[in-house]
Amino acid sequence: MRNNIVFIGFMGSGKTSVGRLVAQRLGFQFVDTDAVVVERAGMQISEIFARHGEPWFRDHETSALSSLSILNRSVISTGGGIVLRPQNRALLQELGFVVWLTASEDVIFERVSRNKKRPLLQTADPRRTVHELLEQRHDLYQGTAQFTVNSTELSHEAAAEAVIAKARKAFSW
Ligand SMILES: Nc1ncnc2c1ncn2[C@@H]1O[C@H](COP(=O)(O)OP(=O)(O)O)[C@@H](O)[C@H]1O
Ligand SMILES: O=C(O)C1=C[C@@H](OP(=O)(O)O)[C@@H](O)[C@H](O)C1
Ligand SMILES: [Mg+2]
Repeated sequence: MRNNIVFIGFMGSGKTSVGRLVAQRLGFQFVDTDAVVVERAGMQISEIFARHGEPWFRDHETSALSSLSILNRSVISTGGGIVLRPQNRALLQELGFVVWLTASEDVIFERVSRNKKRPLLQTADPRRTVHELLEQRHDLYQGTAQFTVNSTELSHEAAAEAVIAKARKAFSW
């Protein structure tokens, strides 16, 4: 298995913040597919969705993910919808040890309500949207990941440590 840790999971599960922490603690490079798309597009995610729509974003997300296949000793965090495409799911598994970061629906909603940076949740009833998207995606996260960390009652640091402990075993570090 490639020496990378890959984070998947719903918006607000902590992929970006916990992923960065895991990378710092291991001395690994940190890459977030959203950041790659933003950098290449020269636009924030909300602007990409507003100007080009979700399919355009998804194409660029897949191309960002494909470009990471050269990485080693890296932590790769992804956007919550990356598991929607079968091609992406295969790429994720080839990249390394895939961790599904989860949290309860209430905690996810509280975390994503802190800002308006997630275009898919700018709906009339975002609480319901979270519920519906979670239902649609649950089995995809479960089927793609090798390990799950539920961060509902964990600090960033505790979630990072749980992932590192499991990765050490998986890689025999
Ligand atoms: N374990 C945690 N405890 C408390 N807050 C968290 C935790 N994980 C993430 N958060 C917070 O939730 C918000 C979303 O986290 P982020 O890392 O951007 O998630 P994602 O990349 O999965 O959407 C941020 O404000 C972050 O600080
Ligand atoms: O779940 C999704 O479809 C999305 C999640 C976001 O990333 P985070 O999961 O890091 O918020 C970002 O890729 C975009 O807004 C779409
Ligand atoms: Mg993120």
